[in-house]
Amino acid sequence: MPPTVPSIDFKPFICGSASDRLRIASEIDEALSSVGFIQLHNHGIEQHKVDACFQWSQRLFALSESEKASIRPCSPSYNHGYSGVGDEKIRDCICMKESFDCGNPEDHERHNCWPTEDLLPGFRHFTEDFFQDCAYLIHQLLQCLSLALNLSSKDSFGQYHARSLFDLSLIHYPTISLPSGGLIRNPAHSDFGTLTLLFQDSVGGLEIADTSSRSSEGSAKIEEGERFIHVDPRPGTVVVNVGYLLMRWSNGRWKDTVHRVSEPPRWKEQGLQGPNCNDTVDGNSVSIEAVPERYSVAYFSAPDPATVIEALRCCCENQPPKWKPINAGEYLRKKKATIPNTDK
Ligand SMILES: O=C(O)CCC(=O)C(=O)O
Ligand SMILES: [Fe+2]
Repeated sequence: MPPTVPSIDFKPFICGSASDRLRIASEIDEALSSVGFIQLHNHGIEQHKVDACFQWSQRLFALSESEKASIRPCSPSYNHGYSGVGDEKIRDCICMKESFDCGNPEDHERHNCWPTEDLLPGFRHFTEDFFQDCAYLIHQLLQCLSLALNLSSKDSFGQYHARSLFDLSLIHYPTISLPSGGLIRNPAHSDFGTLTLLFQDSVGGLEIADTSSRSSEGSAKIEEGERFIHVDPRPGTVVVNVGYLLMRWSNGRWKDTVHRVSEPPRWKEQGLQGPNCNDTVDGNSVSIEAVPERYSVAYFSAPDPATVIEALRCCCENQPPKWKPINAGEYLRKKKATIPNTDK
């Protein structure tokens, strides 16, 4: 049976008893160990703020090309600021998206590139605030994972994320009126860091690899002929998934499941069953409904740069460490330096 993404109510963890917290920690542990993805509801970030974030994103991407060019990264070594469609590649496949990325406003080492206040008054203030709301949720989830593994407060995951050097990414996939069937908006990859939060609009298209169809153990490798399962957008939820470093930290217990963004199911079905837009029927060319634009908001968390990621002892009881220790900062620097052409 292909897995479905478990839906988990986070409220009992936020404001429940000690036993409620333990129950949610064990549900999340189980879900990340099997699927690597969850859909979290009652996550604590107010819906009006999530809605506002999508509205700001629409306004940002509606700016003119020259206005958007004014917020391109201040220096090639920064990934913060605006990137256009095709700027980013994953294993030589272009990402059909434009995005705006920013880091922790309290980090004075990595600068953000903001549109001027004249261009988008209030955008910076809102986005900085939303960044902190997401950081708070990440820290709660890290507490939850620490509880699941019964880590002491000294060793808890939160200790290794004290600087919250996270990245917020507003993403826009423009509408496409090309033939349907096989459209990939964001090629298959797994994320780099600890946990990713993902808010998606109602269009759909996010898919995760069906790990039940895998021939090999370990989820990060992209296999040929991989089957993918659609993650239906559910209002009021945030998708949470495991990144590569957390997978290594947990000695493979939590899966950094491969995922991608394809065309939404309805368009995919048209492509499979219906005519191609180059086709003609009775001499007339066939028009296929354009794939609608899609917005998503991703939030990538990662450990502080000095952290050494070494399999936790409690995750090595049944099997020895599968990977050598690595330094989180060095790993992330290398990975980010390979963007725009990355093999995430
Ligand atoms: O846009 C999405 O739904 C997914 C984005 C994603 O997976 C990523 O940027 O790493
Ligand atoms: Fe991703």
